[in-house]
Amino acid sequence: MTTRVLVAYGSRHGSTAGIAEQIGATLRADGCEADVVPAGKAEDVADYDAVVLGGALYAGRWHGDARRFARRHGGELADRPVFLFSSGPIDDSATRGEVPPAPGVKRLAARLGAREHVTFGGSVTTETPGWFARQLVRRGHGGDFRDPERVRSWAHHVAADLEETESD
Ligand SMILES: Cc1cc2nc3c(=O)[nH]c(=O)nc-3n(C[C@H](O)[C@H](O)[C@H](O)COP(=O)(O)O)c2cc1C
Repeated sequence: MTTRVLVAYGSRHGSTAGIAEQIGATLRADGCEADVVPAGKAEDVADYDAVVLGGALYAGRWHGDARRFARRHGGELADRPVFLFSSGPIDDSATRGEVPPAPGVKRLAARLGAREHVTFGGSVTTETPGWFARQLVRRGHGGDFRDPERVRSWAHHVAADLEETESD
């Protein structure tokens, strides 16, 4: 039977949405059915065999939509395989090694019994609105630090893990 995966994400400026779309596309290429949905709009968790939940990091916390989704669906999430990702660092730290989850995300991962958490680099560019983003870019610290190869490789790994679960 095809594994149905919900990929839900909390994103303010779209870069985390881009990561979620890439995860969805990779899962589909690996034979899963994957729906990629903003966490604020995702409702029917019970329809899925597994969930990938991701949040953009703002001031050391996940975007509110991702946090609220986890709260709202805590029971259903605890009942199925859950994989978490954060997107944030505006440098290459997430490509060089494992960036541990923010404390709130770590607690959430424990509460949900998440199988994994991974941090991907984030993006702040001249297109990103807001004072903080403008300052960052002006000082030469902006950039798109998402790493498509790393995202793809993690999504392949999730698909393989789910396939193994299915065959148990
Ligand atoms: C105001 C602001 C605060 C941020 N705080 C953090 C943070 O605490 N930790 C982190 O790793 N990245 C932080 N970032 C970087 C964002 O997580 C990054 O830009 C991410 O790609 C945003 O995702 P989005 O485009 O989906 O909203 C911050 C960015 C902004 C603009």
